[in-house]
Amino acid sequence: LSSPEDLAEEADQFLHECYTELGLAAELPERRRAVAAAIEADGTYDHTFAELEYGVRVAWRNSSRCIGRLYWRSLKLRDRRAAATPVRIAAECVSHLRAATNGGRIRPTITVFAPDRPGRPGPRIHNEQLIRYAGYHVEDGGVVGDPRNAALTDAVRALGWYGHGTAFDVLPLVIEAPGYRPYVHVLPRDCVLEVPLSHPRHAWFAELGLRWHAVPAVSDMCLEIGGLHYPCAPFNGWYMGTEIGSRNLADAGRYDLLPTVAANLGLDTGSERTLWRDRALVELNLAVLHSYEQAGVTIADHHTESQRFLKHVDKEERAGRACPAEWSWIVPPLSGGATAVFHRYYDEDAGGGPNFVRH
Ligand code: HEM
Ligand SMILES: N=C(Nc1cccc(CNC[C@@H]2CCCN2)c1)c1cccs1
Repeated sequence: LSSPEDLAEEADQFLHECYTELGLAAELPERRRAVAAAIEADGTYDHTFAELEYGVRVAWRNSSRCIGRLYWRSLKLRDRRAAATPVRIAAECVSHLRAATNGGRIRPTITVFAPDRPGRPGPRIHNEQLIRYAGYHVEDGGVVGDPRNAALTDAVRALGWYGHGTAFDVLPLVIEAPGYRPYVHVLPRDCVLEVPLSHPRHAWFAELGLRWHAVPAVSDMCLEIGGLHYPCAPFNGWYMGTEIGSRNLADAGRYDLLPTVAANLGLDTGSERTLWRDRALVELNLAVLHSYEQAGVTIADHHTESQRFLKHVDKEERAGRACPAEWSWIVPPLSGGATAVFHRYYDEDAGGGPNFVRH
């Protein structure tokens, strides 16, 4: 929560940018007075739907680590600021997943719940994404499933949740709202679309029994607009294949599958110089792209997404805006130098305004 002085300043700055960019400057003087009066009286104010819709789209546009920003104008807002109980919030997260999944034709969507108010923080979702796989500690010290989610898995088991013990058990949502105990909500299977992974040329790949979920939906970031903080604002896009093929399934601290894929490819893993890791990565990424396409689920390859991003940078400059970007996040984690985004610098600083901030 911003201090009253900062809030008034940030609110005023936001209103000016919002009404100017939307061509509603005539309404600005009256709106500024009303917001200043609300902050004076209550220490806070309410965004109109139009202000919130503009705010979430610009927050995406300002996300300097995001390669997918070309379509920032098409973000769909689900305004659920009135949903204040964990049960209602859980139900809205389920309907968010259904609406965003859209049978595989994924729609970039954000659901905004109540903001922090003086003396009453907004609700929070403890999961880093709406869909995450459990990570179970096992005797030999290893983890079955996604080690990244082992702590959350321990926490929900302590709250009485049971999983099947497989490597791809979908975790329940853990929702915290002021005045309520943490609420554990199991996601209905029909709102979690998954893709079984196979390879276009290697039949053994399907036998590995790998899968991943269709929709990436980040739920652990705080949306900041005009001095208001929305701590619960889950948003989804579609995956870029490298996120799954080069990080989630490949990282040593995640599913660590490069040795398995390399062995099945018959590669010599005895020396780094055989580039067995690199060859395993390409086949794993190829399997991901192939499987999502087979399943009719939207996914982006890192070459196409890089080209789209550079088109976005160009459009922003022609609109008279600097596009903030962090090279180390924008350049994909596979074949960086072979993608268009590698071969240039970026301006890292987002000049204030709406943004997503990690808690
Ligand atoms: C539509 C397709 C989209 C694609 C392909 C895409 C792609 C990506 C990728 C690959 C990353 C880096 C993630 C990582 O390495 O962990 C990223 C980061 C990010 N994206 Fe996008 N994105 C898309 C849509 C969106 C939308 C709709 C929003 C919000 C409304 C968004 C907000 C962000 C933010 C805030 C980050 C930085 C996350 C952090 O700091 O941890 N993106 N995006
Ligand atoms: N494609 C996506 N990927 C994405 C975007 C933002 C954040 C994340 C999760 N980042 C956390 C991971 C885990 C380690 C390093 N990055 C994924 C999207 C998620 C939500 C909208 S688009």
